[in-house]
Amino acid sequence: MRGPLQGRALSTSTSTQRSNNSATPEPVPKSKTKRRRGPFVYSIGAVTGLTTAWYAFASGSKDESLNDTRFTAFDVVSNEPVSPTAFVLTIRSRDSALAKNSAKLKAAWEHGLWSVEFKQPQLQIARHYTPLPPLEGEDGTEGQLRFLVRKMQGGEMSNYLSRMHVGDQVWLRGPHHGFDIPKRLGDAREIVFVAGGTGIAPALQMVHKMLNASVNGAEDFKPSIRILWANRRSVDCVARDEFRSKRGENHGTQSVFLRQILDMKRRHGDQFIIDYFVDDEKKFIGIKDIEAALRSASATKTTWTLQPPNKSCRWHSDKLLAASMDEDDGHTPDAACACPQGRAGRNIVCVSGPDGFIEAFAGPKRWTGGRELQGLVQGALGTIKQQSRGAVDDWLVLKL
Ligand SMILES: Cc1cc2nc3c(=O)[nH]c(=O)nc-3n(C[C@H](O)[C@H](O)[C@H](O)COP(=O)(O)OP(=O)(O)OC[C@H]3O[C@@H](n4cnc5c(N)ncnc54)[C@H](O)[C@@H]3O)c2cc1C
Repeated sequence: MRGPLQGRALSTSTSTQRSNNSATPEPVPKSKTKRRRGPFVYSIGAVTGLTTAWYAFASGSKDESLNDTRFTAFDVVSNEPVSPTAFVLTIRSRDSALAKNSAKLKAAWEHGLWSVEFKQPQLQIARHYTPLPPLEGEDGTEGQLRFLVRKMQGGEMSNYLSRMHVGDQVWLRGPHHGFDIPKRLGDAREIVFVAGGTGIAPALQMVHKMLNASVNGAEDFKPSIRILWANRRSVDCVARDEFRSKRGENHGTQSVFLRQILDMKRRHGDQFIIDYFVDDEKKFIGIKDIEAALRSASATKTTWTLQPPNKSCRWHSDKLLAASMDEDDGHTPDAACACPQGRAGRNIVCVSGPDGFIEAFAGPKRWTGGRELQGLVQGALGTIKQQSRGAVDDWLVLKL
């Protein structure tokens, strides 16, 4: 079921996972594949023929590093349960590609939001997954990647990944850079995430990018990041008990994912807040919760007033955002801000999670000419924008 309005509350229950998946036979170049919603089946015969042809062609290639046209091999380092339905899969680059991969991963972490595709070789399908940030003490260039994966009932890729053991081989394509959050934030200071399930992964990427001085520069430039995190079951609310009881020092028995959230909280304090919502406990994210998050964020005032966004600004116009897709930001990294001179930028609300979740909170994305565009802001955030009479005009809504 999609996540409809339940009174003024929204359920996180959805039938499909996050959008933009591609079911892609190996030889199809990235530029020719559509990022698809939901499952898609290819003729196995056609796929086998094409795959054979591709391998014959590709066997001459020596570059085995991560790239966005061809799948490359990584080795599974660990597969650790986080809850009955979620696990953290850790993989590592092959030594032969380590130097090149390290440089590519460094660039991806510097960009901020990014994902890769995994391939299921028997079925020739591919799905996007979002790398969790490096742990404390790592700089992200060790060639290791970690993913929080939810095992979907009947889900082809997530169940395939859940069966991976140490030493197994997986195939990756990417990295795919998403929205350029620092550019879009500009001189604004607040980021709110409305995240469903594994949709917390991009939020943690933002914590890594925006709150780590070593990644982002000056201390006084750090924004606040508040995450409204919805899960179906209380067992998936990682770190909630620890935050409530202020426990969290016994790292020995904690999952790597729990440890990561606790470390982030310890390092970033009130600049990193998670509010938990659980279907099981009938605690859904409602319009009032989002309004409260936006209000409390706006209350931590900056000493400057933001200029109103120019309608033709590449980074800050709502209209131009509605007609673009997340990967576009990486194509024009040097485009100038066209807002009036002075302090310019927009606070940011990101909605990340399954399709139905995004639709309920921010409205559907829109397919046009093979591109999945952001579309207008609708759903709960559309209602808030309509009712607020300008009070949330400095917030830009991104659908991840
Ligand atoms: C940018 C991006 C990043 C993502 N990051 C992550 C991440 O970090 N972690 C994560 O876990 N997920 C992530 N996802 C979602 C992920 O890509 C997959 O969609 C998810 O793992 C489910 O894939 P699957 O192959 O297991 O399920 P699928 O086989 O695609 O099935 C999905 C659901 O649909 C149902 N279904 C299957 N076939 C049908 C059918 N014919 N008709 C109706 N329903 C059907 C299944 O039972 C299942 O519940 C991300 C998605 C995107 C777009």
